[in-house]
Amino acid sequence: MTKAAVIGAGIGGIAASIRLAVKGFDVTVFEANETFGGKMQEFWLGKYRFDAGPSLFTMPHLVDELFTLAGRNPSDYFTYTRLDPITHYFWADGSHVKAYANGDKFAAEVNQQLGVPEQAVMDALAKSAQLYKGTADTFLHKSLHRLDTYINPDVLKALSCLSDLGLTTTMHQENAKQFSDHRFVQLLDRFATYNGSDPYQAPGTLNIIPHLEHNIGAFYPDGGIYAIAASLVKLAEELGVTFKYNEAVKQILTSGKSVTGLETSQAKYKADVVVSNMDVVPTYRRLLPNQKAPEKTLQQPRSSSALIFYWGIKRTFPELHVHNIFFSQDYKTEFEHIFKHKSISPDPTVYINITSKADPQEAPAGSENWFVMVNVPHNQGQDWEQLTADTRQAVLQKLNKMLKTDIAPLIEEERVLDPILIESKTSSFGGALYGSSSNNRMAAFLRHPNFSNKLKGLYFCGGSVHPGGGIPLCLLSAKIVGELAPAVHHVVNTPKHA
Ligand SMILES: Cc1cc2nc3c(=O)[nH]c(=O)nc-3n(C[C@H](O)[C@H](O)[C@H](O)COP(=O)(O)OP(=O)(O)OC[C@H]3O[C@@H](n4cnc5c(N)ncnc54)[C@H](O)[C@@H]3O)c2cc1C
Repeated sequence: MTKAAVIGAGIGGIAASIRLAVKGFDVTVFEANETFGGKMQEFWLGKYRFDAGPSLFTMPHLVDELFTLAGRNPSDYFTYTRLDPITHYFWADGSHVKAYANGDKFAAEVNQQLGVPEQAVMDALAKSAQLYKGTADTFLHKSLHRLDTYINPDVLKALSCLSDLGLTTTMHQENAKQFSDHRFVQLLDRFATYNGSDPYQAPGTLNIIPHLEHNIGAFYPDGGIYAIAASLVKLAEELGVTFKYNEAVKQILTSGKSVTGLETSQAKYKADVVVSNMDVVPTYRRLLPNQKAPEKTLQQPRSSSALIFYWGIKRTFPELHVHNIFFSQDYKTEFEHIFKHKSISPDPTVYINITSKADPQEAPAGSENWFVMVNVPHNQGQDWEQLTADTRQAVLQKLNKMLKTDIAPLIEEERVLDPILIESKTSSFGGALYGSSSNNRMAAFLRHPNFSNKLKGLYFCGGSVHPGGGIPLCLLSAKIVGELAPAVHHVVNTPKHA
């Protein structure tokens, strides 16, 4: 049987293993850690359950698609509920907005709370949908790095809205052009952080992101985000995929211009196809030391990382929901701290995810599991101990004021995750959450392709390569790999007497 080896059991690697198994490959996934999931881990602190990494789940059909592809009924493995409201937004001036799932209701709320005309909100959501529909087939669903992508009717669709693509303006410029209320602009600008970018630098094209959350929806998986990885590993194993844990890959083996397999901490394995779900920078630096690395691609600026405080809070806050945002007062300065000064603003925007709002069993009665996150630069040798201590203080001060409660005495469990830990746990270069940032208009084209144009049989998936980071894009990267990988021709044993 034709063998495929996948390096890493992050969500992209798991999805790629399923697609290759369905295609007929004999697939083995090698994972350095003791379990699957990569950034998508879960843990308990006392009686509080936490998803360690991703918290927002959009485009669930991309998960369902994997079960359907394998001839299974998705709901036998994985179920989820649409969130409504999606997010509670809070500003220092005391205003707040509930982002309802229904567009009309959301527009009415924005009008009531911020005075923004309802029709303008609806128009912004419609424009986001139009941008998505015009561009997704070209920019997200296919390799951007193959000629046949461009000889395709979908490209004509993308070209027809080229003037509206926002490639020459920033997200912020586009949003500020449409709205005068700085709070609503901030709400829309925030979507740049969904791929670790800066709205003051990222192209207006990224204004497709609100469509995913507001028009398609935000969802909570039963069992938490971790259930996505767990249910897909169950499927992969049923399809015959082998997972080898605690087995880090040390080198990708090659002969001439083809891959021949890989070498792990324990043995050498032959493979016709190798898929790296490891961050593309260490894939070249550590696993392919004798190959010429694509320096321009590897040196693209990294996306932001995260500083997270997981807090078990012994009280409930009825004014909070699953996703909550407490905005900074000066968004531009906050992003300058992250991307220019490589530091953290003393007044950071604070995101709190509380999954016990969706599933009360995830915290003790009368308590809540707070995942408190601040966007920070990737690790470039900063003093994280000091930055963490300062930021913890700033976050507490901000929440005390905006929630009119002294938070520190309510924290009965605590753990911290910083960029150094993210890097050491997953090999993501600098602990960046989404590979390279999208802080320039060519960023989409400068991401590493999903295949190697130097080594036959070598493919790439996951957040550091095309089309980008975040659960949906990692799943799409695996889909592209599945489509690019060669067809498997099995030798059919015909009965002797036939
Ligand atoms: C704090 C945080 C918050 C986030 N929030 C969101 C969110 O709300 N919504 C969203 O959609 N996304 C979010 N993301 C991003 C999302 O989690 C990632 O884009 C996605 O999970 C990355 O998946 P991946 O396939 O790239 O693999 P990764 O998760 O990066 O996993 C790679 C795997 O490869 C393994 N590996 C590395 N090197 C080797 C080797 N040499 N040999 C064997 N195995 C190796 C690693 O151990 C790891 O398990 C967040 C991420 C973090 C960290």
